[in-house]
Amino acid sequence: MSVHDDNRLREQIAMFGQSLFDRGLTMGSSGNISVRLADGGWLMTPTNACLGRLDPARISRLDSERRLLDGDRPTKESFLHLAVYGERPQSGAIVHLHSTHSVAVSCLPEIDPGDCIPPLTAYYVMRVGKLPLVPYHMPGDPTLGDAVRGLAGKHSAVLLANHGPVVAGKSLEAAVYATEELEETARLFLLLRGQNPRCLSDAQVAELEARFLRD
Ligand SMILES: O=C(O)[C@@H](O)C(=O)COP(=O)(O)O
Ligand SMILES: [Zn+2]
Repeated sequence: MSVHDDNRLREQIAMFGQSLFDRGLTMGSSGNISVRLADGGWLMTPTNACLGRLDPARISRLDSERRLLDGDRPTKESFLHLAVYGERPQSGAIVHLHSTHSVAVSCLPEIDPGDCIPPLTAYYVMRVGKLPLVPYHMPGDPTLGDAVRGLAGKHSAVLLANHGPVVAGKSLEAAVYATEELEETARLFLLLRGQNPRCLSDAQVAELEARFLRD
């Protein structure tokens, strides 16, 4: 992996972090982003960093043995990101946010833990698909990695109960777009609560899944 690639990815993490933060998709120092590197290592946002004001040079770089090579101490959810990467060799990036509507859905007692948001729109099915709920764990709790590991092989996105979404994508851009789509669909879901919305049928969902394979 060239220094040029490393710098480009650092700049990209900072750019997407700022874009997400500026649009209110995560607040304060919440949320974290990681990218898989070609040499087997990872770039991760540092713990307690504001996604809106990341310094590319201080982004944490881990080697393939998970040792910190440079930058600040990585997010306390690094084990969570690594658990997802372990199950998803096809995924190149992960985004975790405290996006308000997704968090709101994660707090509802009546949601289906196997699939928290119904197939309201085609784009949601194409970008996110089924969204399982991961039972509540304290942020940074290493057992969260085990809980996610069981789901991440089959699902590119999971919702942490009373916490927020974790979304993997082929690229950072894909992970960000899927996270945005999840947040907007969570908002739609809340807007439509109690109104018995007409969702896509199983056949319509199956057709989308066959036509638009997600990574
Ligand atoms: O909710 C939390 O505490 C973490 O999941 C989080 O979003 C921010 O933690 P750091 O990435 O360690 O700052
Ligand atoms: Zn969090």
